[in-house]
Amino acid sequence: MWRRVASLSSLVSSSKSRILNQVGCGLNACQVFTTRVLNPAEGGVSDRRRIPFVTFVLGGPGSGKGTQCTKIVETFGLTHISAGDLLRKEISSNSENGSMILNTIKEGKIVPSEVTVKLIKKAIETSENDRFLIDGFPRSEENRIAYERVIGAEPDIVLFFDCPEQEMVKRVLNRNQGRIDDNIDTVKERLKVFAELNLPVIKHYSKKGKLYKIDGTGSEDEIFERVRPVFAALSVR
Ligand SMILES: Nc1ncnc2c1ncn2[C@@H]1O[C@H](COP(=O)(O)OP(=O)(O)O)[C@@H](O)[C@H]1O
Ligand SMILES: Nc1ccn([C@H]2C[C@H](O)[C@@H](COP(=O)(O)OP(=O)(O)O)O2)c(=O)n1
Ligand SMILES: [Mg+2]
Repeated sequence: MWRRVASLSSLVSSSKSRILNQVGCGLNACQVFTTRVLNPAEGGVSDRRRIPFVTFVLGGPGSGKGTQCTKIVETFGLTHISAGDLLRKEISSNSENGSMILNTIKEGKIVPSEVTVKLIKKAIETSENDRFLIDGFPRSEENRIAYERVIGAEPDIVLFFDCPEQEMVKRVLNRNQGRIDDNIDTVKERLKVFAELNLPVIKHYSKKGKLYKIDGTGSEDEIFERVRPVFAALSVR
């Protein structure tokens, strides 16, 4: 789908340690985004359409992904794509996969990647923006591999909200959004699935130098002050 100029991912990842260590004096928008064009020589189109800047937002259930995404959107103008919200919309619109998705979510399991990646791809393609927060995805290596195959690119960066299990359970049980999966049995299963299937994805991106591990404890504002420098250094507004 999108092809990346060869130097781009190395530009972003090699800059990561600078971004972390020298917050506020890292890349500017120009450096990042003027390089992000399709390369006709590599089979891309010639209209210089930009490759999207993608941040995956990961963390266990209740770790604060959605809450922090809202703050990042307000401050830095990225578009929030929540995999869970897309799947819940499929349930409420009675789509052909609706009942399968509902049962999977109730059981605390992961919906097949084919379904989720298709929804994410559509959300990216129909957006006017070219900077995205993809929240709650990928939740497994299968998710990750399917995304990278279908979209043809890796994410630029990955945020991981690290939060103790006890705190995550407390938050989920107090979430009060009428979600079918916000109950003790489902959350226990979700924590198991997170450890078994999502932690390997987090490790993968850590090895690639793309991971920003954020302490997910404290108030929402305190956590956002840990997130802010990541995007401020990239000047992604
Ligand atoms: N730092 C925080 N301290 C206490 N409660 C929080 C905090 N961040 C989020 N919450 C609340 O915890 C619940 C889960 O947060 P949410 O952002 O939905 O997490 P996730 O998307 O990772 O499941 C929500 O009710 C939210 O309002
Ligand atoms: N990549 C994804 C994301 C969510 N799902 C399903 C399974 C998850 O338990 C539910 C809810 O996901 P959501 O990201 O909204 O959940 P939290 O915000 O972490 O509580 O959706 C999925 O199957 N695959
Ligand atoms: Mg969420």
